[in-house]
Amino acid sequence: MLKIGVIGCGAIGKEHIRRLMHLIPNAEVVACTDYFIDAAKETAAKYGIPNVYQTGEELIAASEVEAIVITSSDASHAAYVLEGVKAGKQVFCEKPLAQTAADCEAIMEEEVKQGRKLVQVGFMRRYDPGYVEIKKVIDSGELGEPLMIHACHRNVSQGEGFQTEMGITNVAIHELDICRWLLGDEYKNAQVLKVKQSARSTKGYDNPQIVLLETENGSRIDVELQVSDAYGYDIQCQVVCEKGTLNLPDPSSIIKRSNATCSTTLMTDWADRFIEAYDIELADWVTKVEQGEPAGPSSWDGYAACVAADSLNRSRGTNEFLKVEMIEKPELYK
Ligand SMILES: NC(=O)C1=CN([C@@H]2O[C@H](COP(=O)(O)OP(=O)(O)OC[C@H]3O[C@@H](n4cnc5c(N)ncnc54)[C@H](O)[C@@H]3O)[C@@H](O)[C@H]2O)C=CC1
Ligand SMILES: O=C1[C@@H](O)[C@H](O)[C@@H](O)[C@H](O)[C@H]1O
Repeated sequence: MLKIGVIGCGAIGKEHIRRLMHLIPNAEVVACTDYFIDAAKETAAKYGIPNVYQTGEELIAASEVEAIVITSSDASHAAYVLEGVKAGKQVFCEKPLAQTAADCEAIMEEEVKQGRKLVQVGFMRRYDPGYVEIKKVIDSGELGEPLMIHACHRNVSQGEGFQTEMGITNVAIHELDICRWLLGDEYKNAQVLKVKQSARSTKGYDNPQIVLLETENGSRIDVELQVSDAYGYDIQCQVVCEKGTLNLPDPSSIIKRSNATCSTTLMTDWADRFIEAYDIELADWVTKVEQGEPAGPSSWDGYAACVAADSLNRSRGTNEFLKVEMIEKPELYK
């Protein structure tokens, strides 16, 4: 039984606690904390979590906590991950791993010093059956070389304080990870474009944006990013190969025929759209950690996405493709 402490009892923190407590037989949440301590206390009461800590640092140091799940806000991830790794504990960190390449590098340095993988990043799409199937076909070579990916990431809304740059670091970060995973390739150049703006987007951030990427092997990627005011939560991905194309399936929905109309329902948020992926992801993390070390997206993957995100944000308004420059991959991640 893996004894877990959770930092951050907000939307996804509670979702992950529910699955760790009720769906994953070899996991138990033994401690939680939140910046708003009442959120932690309420969550602990609801799920029967025995220990509530005032701070993340106290939770990381607690002797009953064997592994840590970080589901606090983006800006707080890097420091908690580093602290967890220094304590020699396994860490599952929701995306993004960090906000800067330097912070990711510090995490990798510490992991390398410890001599084993201690971090998994919450890029759950790698566990989504649709993306998994696409990767299988690409890797089989049946359709020849992948040439392009056309993707869309459309959200209904964002919370207070959302900014243009977060469209990349918080939202498109999923595409930055999944595209390099699907292609088995690294990024060479990146550019973000501000295109015709939606008249419904009046909250001070760019919407939509278009992300353009080129990989080392010459594949091209375009991602349409609508972070707000779309009609639903709609994630699309089409991989164009030499001998055919592969499309991510929409989640299944009943087909309703009524009033001379035929319709299906779209989902409105990530929690429902990727529910199966999150379930598989956390179950896999717990099992692999119990066996020795995690097998999912590593600190290196968190770093690669972070570097690409940084190039994209720096390219805004320059009209230029910027280089995506990474350090040499440490042996631990090869
Ligand atoms: N993989 C995925 O699809 C998703 C990932 N996420 C990621 O999960 C994280 C949490 O997102 P949500 O749950 O949607 O946000 P949220 O705002 O609902 O919850 C965040 C919680 O963390 C707490 N918190 C903030 N700073 C803290 C700190 N320094 N120490 C302890 N607690 C702190 C807040 O009080 C809040 O309760 C974000 O990093 C987000 O990017 C969120 C949704 C989906
Ligand atoms: O990670 C997530 C959220 O944090 C983010 O805000 C959403 O745009 C993403 O679709 C979701 O998967």
